[in-house]
Amino acid sequence: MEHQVQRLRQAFRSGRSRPLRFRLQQLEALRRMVQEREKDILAAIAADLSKSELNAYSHEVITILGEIDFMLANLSELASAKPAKKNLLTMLDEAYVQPEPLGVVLIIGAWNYPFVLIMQPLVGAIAAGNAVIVKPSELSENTAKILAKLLPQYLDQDLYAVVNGGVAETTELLKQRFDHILYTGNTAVGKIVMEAAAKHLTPVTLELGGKSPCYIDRDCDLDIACRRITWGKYMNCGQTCIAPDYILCEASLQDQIVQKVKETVKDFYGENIKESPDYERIINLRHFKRLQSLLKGQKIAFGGETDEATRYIAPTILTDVDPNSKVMQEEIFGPILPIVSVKNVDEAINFINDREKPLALYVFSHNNKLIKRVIDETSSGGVTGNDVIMHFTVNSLPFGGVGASGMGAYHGKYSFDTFSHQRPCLLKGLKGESVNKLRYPPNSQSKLGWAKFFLLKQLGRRELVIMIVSVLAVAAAIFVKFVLECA
Ligand SMILES: NC(=O)c1ccc[n+]([C@@H]2O[C@H](COP(=O)([O-])OP(=O)(O)OC[C@H]3O[C@@H](n4cnc5c(N)ncnc54)[C@H](O)[C@@H]3O)[C@@H](O)[C@H]2O)c1
Ligand SMILES: CCCCCCC=O
Repeated sequence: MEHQVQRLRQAFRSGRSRPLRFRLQQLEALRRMVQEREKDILAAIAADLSKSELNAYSHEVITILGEIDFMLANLSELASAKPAKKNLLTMLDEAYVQPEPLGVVLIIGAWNYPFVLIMQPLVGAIAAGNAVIVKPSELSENTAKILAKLLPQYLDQDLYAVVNGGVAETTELLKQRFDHILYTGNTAVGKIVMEAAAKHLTPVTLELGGKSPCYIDRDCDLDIACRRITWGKYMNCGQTCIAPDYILCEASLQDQIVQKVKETVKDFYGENIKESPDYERIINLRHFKRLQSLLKGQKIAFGGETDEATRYIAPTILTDVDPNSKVMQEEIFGPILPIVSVKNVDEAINFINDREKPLALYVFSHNNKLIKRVIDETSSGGVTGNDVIMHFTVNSLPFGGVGASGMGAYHGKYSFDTFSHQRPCLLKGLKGESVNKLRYPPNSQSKLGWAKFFLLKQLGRRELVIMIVSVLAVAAAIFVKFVLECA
C-alpha cells in the first residue's frame, strides 16, 4: 500500500494532473468508459443488488454521466482564479483566490449504490487535479471488480488506482498519509476513518447515514405524498442513505397512509412483488437477519413477509410504533416503514430535535409556511419538501450530512471545492516602501493612526488634519497652475 501511495504521490508531484487539458481528457475518458462499457457496469450492479439493468441505469449511471457533463462544461470556470476585494493598503496589488489540488486523495465507497458512491467523488477529485485511490465496498464485489478492471484501462494508471479488499486492506490503506479522505458508509466506521486521518492531520469528508424523518401534515394531498414516499422508501429495497426512515403524522392519518402506500405498492410492483423486476433484495444475510429482528413485537399493518433463501423482505409498514422500540433506535436501511404518531407539527419538530441530526428531512404539506417552519426549527444534512430523495439529484445543491450524519459535502461545484484548497494569493510590487514604513518598527501612535486609516478607514485627528492639508495643497496647486496657464 505504502508503495502504491508513493507511486501516486510521485506522479502528482510531476504536475501531470494539474493542466486543465489533462483533467478534461481524463473526464472524457471516464465518460467513454461509462458509455462503452455500460453493459458490463450494469450487469455488475445488477448482480450485486439483484437489480434490473434499467434500474441500475437510472439509479446510478445517469447520475454519473450528468456529473461528468457538468464538470466538462464548468471546469475552466471552477478552476479559475477568483479576484478578491482589496483594502487601501493593497489596492495597487493583485489579490485572488486560486483553487489548487490537494494531492493524493482516498475515496472509500459503500455497497448500496456501489458505482455512484465511487464514481461521483472520483469525478470531483479528478476535476480538481488530484491523484486518487478508490476503495470500493467489498460487499458489492461485482462492481468492485469491474471498477478495478475498467478504470486502469481508461485513466492514467500512475495517478488513479483502485484498491479492493475488506476491513484488513482498508485498515492498511488508512495507515498511509493522504491529503483528503472521502468516506461513505456507517457512522461507526466513519469514526475509525476520522481517527486514522487525524494521525496525519488529513481532512475528511464523511458521508454517513441516520434516521431520516418524514413528516406528513394533515393539510396535504395524501395520494401524492404516499406515492412519492413509497417510491423513495422501497427503491433499492430501502437500502438508500436518504430513504425516508420513518413517518411522523397525526394518529388520524395513519390508516389512510397505510391504505395508500399499500395501493401504490401494488401499482408499482404488481400483485406478486417477488416477481417484479423493480424490487431488489437485501445485500446479505447479516443485514437480512438484522432487518428481520426489527419486526419482532411490532404491529405489521402491511407486508412483513420474508424469505431467507433469496433475502427477500416485502415492502412493510409498521403502525403505532413505540419511539423507544429497536426499529426507532437505529437506521433501518431496509423496506420497513414505521409510522409514529405525534399530536401536531410542534411535537414532530421536538421529536426530530430530540434525536441525532439526520442525513435528510422530508415534509409534506400544502402549507409552505409550515414546511419553512420545520426547516427553520430543525437541522439535517438536506431537505426535500413535498417529495423524497430528489435533493440528491440536483447537483447545484451540496450533498452531505451534519452532526452524526456526516461532515463536508460534494456533488457538482461542491465536489470540486471539497477536493481543492482555496489558496489566497496576494502579489505585490517592490515599490511603495514609504507606505510600508508604517508597519515597520519602531511603532508609534502616529503609525497606528495611519494603519487604522488604511485598514479600518478610521481617521484620527492628526490624520484628518494631514488629509485636509494635503487635499487643500493639491487644490491650491491645481488652482495656481490654472491661473498661470490663463495669464
Ligand atoms: N451519506 C451518504 O452519501 C451515504 C451513501 C450510502 C450509504 N450511506 C450510509 O452507509 C451505511 C451503509 O453502508 P455500510 O457502512 O454498511 O457500507 P460498507 O459495509 O460497504 O462499508 C463502507 C466502506 O467502509 C469500509 N469498512 C468497513 N469496515 C471498516 C473498518 N473497520 N475499517 C475501515 N474500513 C471499513 C468498507 O470496506 C467499505 O468500503 C448506512 O448508514 C448508509 O446510510 C451514506
Ligand atoms: C437516486 C440515487 C440515490 C442515491 C442515494 C445514495 C445514498 O445511498
